Amino acid sequence: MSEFQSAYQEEERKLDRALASIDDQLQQLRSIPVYIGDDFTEQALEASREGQRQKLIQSAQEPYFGRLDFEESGREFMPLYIGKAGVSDTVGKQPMVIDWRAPVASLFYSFTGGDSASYEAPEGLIEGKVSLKRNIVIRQRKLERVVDTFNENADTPGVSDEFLVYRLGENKDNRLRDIVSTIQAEQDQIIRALKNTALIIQGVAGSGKTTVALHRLAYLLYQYKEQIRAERMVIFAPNLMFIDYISEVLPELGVGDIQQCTFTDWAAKVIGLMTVPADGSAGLMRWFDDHARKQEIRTEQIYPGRYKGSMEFKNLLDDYLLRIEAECVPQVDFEPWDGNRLSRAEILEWFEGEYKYYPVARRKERLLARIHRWVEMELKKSPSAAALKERKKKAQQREKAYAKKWPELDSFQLYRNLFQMKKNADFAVEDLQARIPAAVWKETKDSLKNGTVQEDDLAALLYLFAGVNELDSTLTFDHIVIDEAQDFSPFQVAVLDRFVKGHSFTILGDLSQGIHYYKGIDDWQEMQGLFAQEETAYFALTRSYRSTMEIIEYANEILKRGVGTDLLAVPVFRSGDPVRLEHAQSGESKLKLIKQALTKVLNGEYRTTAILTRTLDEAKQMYESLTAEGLIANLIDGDKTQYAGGISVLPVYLSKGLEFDAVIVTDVDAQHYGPQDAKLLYVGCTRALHELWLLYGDQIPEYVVTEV
Ligand SMILES: Nc1ncnc2c1ncn2[C@@H]1O[C@H](COP(=O)(O)OP(=O)(O)OP(=O)(O)O)[C@@H](O)[C@H]1O
Repeated sequence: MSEFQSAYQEEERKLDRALASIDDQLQQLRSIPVYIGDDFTEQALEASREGQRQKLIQSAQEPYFGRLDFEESGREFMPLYIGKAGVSDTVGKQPMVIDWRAPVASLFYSFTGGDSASYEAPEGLIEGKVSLKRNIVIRQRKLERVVDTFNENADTPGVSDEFLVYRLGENKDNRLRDIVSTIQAEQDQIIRALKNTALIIQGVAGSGKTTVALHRLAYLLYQYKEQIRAERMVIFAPNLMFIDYISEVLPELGVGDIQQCTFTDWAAKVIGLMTVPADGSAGLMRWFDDHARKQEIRTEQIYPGRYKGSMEFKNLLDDYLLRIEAECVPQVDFEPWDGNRLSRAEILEWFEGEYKYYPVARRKERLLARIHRWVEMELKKSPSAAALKERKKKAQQREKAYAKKWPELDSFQLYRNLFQMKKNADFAVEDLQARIPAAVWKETKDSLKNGTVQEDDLAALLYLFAGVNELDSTLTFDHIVIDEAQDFSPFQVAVLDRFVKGHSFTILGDLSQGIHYYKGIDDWQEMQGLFAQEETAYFALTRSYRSTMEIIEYANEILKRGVGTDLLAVPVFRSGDPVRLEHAQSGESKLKLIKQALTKVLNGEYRTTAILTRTLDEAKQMYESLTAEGLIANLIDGDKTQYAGGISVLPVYLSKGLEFDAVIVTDVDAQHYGPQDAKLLYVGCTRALHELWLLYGDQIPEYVVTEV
């Protein structure tokens, strides 16, 4: 019998035993009647049993995916089986399957060969030796594949990528999936990083940033069970369709309830805006489709979004907040009725003394309540019932009038005040205004006048909100993930830092995919600089797992020529077809080539293929042409909330974060892709897993290679 056959049989026997034990435990649990009464302790026990039941149901299909033979120095050797959830055996209650997030399981991911291995456990560093690392594919209770990625008895013992390459070669459906069986050492380091750190991750296209961030959430929930809760964690993602695309990963990892939203939607809710600023198709079209507008904006020195996302603007708002605090107590004494007076000096003393540590809005609230109590005490001193009645009436009116003299400490009103939108300004702001670039000031004032809040005003509005209000636990998070963070501004992150405990962030992005030149950052230092050195850590992911070598090398060339960056992706050794570069000037030749490129998705070989146009209008036209040909496709515009797979037609800027078995980029010519659009084209090309087609015109941008 070959070595492989004996390994396979050994694992089959092991699987039979494991499944029998799991089935047995599940049966026992199911035999306990479900508790539906009011007893709190019983309810908690029932919830725990239900959790256990769900875990076993999942494990009964695919109990584990890996085996690691680790001999801990001085202890008996035991093969460790690693799965999505830990399971103990029925007899000795010994661990039968180890949860992938447990400290010892980290060895499965971090071991990269060698005679000794160690992992960090709560009790200290555990050292030993790894003799076998085995990937095991089980689907619906059947053993499908056994691949040794390390075996010390093999002729060439080295950790191989064979299993990873096999996994990457599979076709993807319309959802991102978990990668627990093939997490790479550099990814594992990020997943297991300490909670109270602002992690900043620069990862090339396809390096697994989004996937890793989701696994990190599952890890944090496991490792810090007592300190964090799923519903107090949030993922900020670029749009609702992307949220739909990633929605399967957390449930696959047994994690639910984590909030997933766009920054815009969340911010609008916190501030209480009636209308959410446009960041759907209308907002994006303004930048990517409206060429005239784009030229006009580009000639301006300052993009409003860049200024309003800067720390300079934040500093200005800090000065504004100081002024609000200094000037918000009305410049008058309070006189509940003629002849009785509470001096402003005394009110100020309360405001600046006892209540000093409350935010301004809370101080205002407490102060007005205290004045009311003071009035009640004074009323008791009334000489007669008639005087009491008279004074009470007066005091009521004057209390109301006095409260009205206080400025409205609502963040929207304060912001309007800064841009002189209020007739009787509550605070003098001329000097502050003078610090805002004139063009930004005018544009913001004009849009506020129309009652419109722009997306780039949200950071300031939230900052004012956090500056004057108390942020209670319903508003703050245990951990925040920011995906596509290269499009976030430093100010946005600084604001979010007010809403999270212990700077607990996972901030991930790729500067080479920073296509929103009117916002975002040019260097991660802009974000790292927001935190003290010991509060933050930076990781770079350079290996790309999504695309074949041919696609990555082609996309890298675009970046090298068009941007001159050194942030290039290193492919995993997975080879595929050469990139197809086809000249297609006329609509007819274009459609013919597209139909040819769609063959594999139409005959079921691929599950997803995307046609990426330069603009939304062109995507609509393409969609209509395909429909006229009888093809079923999905048009993706910025307002779509679900991603269906199959054939998708979309403008390239909306493809960020997504991936497809094959990608067809149309209209690659100088008219559609200007000198500044290399990153946009790079994003488009790096969406492809196995096959990339580029349909180019007569005049091609300098950064595009037409021969490979
Ligand atoms: N360790 C891994 N094992 C298997 N597949 C992986 C691994 N890491 C990443 N992948 C796969 O690579 C693809 C890209 O992952 P993901 O979308 O998370 O990358 P990203 O860095 O966020 O990409 P981009 O910035 O280009 O949107 C996914 O299909 C993911 O499943």
